[in-house]
Amino acid sequence: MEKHEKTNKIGIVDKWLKKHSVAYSGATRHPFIHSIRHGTVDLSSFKRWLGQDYVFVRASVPFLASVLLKAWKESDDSSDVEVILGGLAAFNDELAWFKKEASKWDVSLSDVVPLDANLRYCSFLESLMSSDIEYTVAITAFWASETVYQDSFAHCLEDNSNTPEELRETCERWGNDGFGQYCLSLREIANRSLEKAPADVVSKAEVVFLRVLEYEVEFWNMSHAET
Ligand SMILES: Cc1ncc(CN)c(N)n1
Repeated sequence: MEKHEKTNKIGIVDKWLKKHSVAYSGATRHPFIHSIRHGTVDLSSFKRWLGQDYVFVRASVPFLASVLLKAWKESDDSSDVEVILGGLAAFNDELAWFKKEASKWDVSLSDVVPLDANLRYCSFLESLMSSDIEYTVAITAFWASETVYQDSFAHCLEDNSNTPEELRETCERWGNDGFGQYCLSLREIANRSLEKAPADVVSKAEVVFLRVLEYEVEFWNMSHAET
């Protein structure tokens, strides 16, 4: 099958995006994202998000390494490993970027105390690292988490947005076209893997997709947390 045919085919995750559009919009059109897009964001909220996200991305590295291992063992397409390896390289760049951005905003990353919602999301990722979790389920979770960030920050870069100049670089990190293409590659991998999976694994992946959306909402909520 040609590559473009694969891209245009409506896959299982595309159906879920329709079926769960309210939950998906809740995660990608959160008030924190709206406040960036409208230029009304409270900078203390932004700084809180920045510190918390640094902790989260660090915790995502072993999770993604576990997905890489599962792809190596379970995937029938060797290009999956390359896409996931690209994701690990992106995490490496992200961590360097967080350090630079934190110093710009006077946020001390070594003093960040992970808040409960962050700890819960990190534990969830850790639970997905178990060898009992199928590659299909793990890659679906990873696709969902990357896509929420891509969609949210791309929204802040649309023509009619009023995103403050000093926050554009943050939005471009996840909202740029290259990251969008990478998310599409993850979507293709998830769709292909789900297509071949037994029904119970597909159901498990759908539940995990919805859990990711919930964790993402709670993560954004932390930006205006008092503690
Ligand atoms: C909470 C969260 N979710 C997703 C991403 C994108 N890697 C992130 N940096 N932080």
